[in-house]
Amino acid sequence: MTERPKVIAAVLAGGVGARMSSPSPKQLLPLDGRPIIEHSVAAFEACPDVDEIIVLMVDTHVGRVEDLVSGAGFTKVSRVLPGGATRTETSNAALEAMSGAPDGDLALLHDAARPLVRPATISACVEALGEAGAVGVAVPAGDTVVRVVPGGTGGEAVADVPLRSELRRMQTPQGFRLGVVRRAYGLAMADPGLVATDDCGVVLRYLPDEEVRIVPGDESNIKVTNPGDVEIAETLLSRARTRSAAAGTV
Ligand SMILES: Nc1ccn([C@@H]2O[C@H](COP(=O)(O)OP(=O)(O)OP(=O)(O)O)[C@@H](O)[C@H]2O)c(=O)n1
Ligand SMILES: C[C@](O)(CO)[C@H](O)COP(=O)(O)O
Repeated sequence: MTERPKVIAAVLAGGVGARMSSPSPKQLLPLDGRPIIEHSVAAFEACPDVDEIIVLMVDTHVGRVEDLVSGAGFTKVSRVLPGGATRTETSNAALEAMSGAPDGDLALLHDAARPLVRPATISACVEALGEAGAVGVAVPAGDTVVRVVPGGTGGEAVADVPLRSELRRMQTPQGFRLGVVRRAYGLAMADPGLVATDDCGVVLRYLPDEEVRIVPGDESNIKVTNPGDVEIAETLLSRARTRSAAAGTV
């Protein structure tokens, strides 16, 4: 019998939350009485497909998160490590922290700022990695999305309107066979022109022959980014609870 690959999740919490303008990193803000990051880690702790969790936190708050992890009784969290200066550097630090794992193991990279991720979505990523080397959770674009260029009066003008039916909004988790994402990040980190806003994009750019598979996400898996998003997350959380209670799953 072949052993199943180990699944290691990294919760990326190295950001300071500049757009949120809060005095502490936004992943420490309370959501339903618990820090946002605790919800994110709890989803991976609850997912039966995840074996180990590594948390990458802003270096000044590593100790705070270590306390939070022991207080919450998370048993899968092996380490809380400092993140990098950018999200991409934090992802790279997560991959370095997995350096002892073989190429066939699986890595899941998740924004700590997406506290409403469901364990079922995490499992769907793991399942898709049985067929593809890279997978990302995404939802259809609801609005028309346009590409812009500088406009006449210092503003912007529409350059083109990509076909909306072909557009998706990427979320996290994004999952990878370790050998694939290691190769992609090896090339990316050596590229002085590196620009990346997500990890699937890094694989697509540096390993263009690698299929990056889409796993359907859900609209409630929002990224807490701007002031007001915590209130939206509270509403979505309470709606999900009401639904689960009505379905008898809570
Ligand atoms: N150096 C960084 C920057 C971001 N992130 C993480 O990547 C996720 C998505 O990033 P974003 O929403 O941009 O978070 P911040 O960088 O904190 O926000 P801002 O850009 O407003 O400063 C978050 O969980 C954030 O903590 C990270 O691990 N390391
Ligand atoms: C990875 C991501 O959440 C996919 O939508 C997003 O690109 C992160 O962007 P941010 O500027 O670091 O929030």
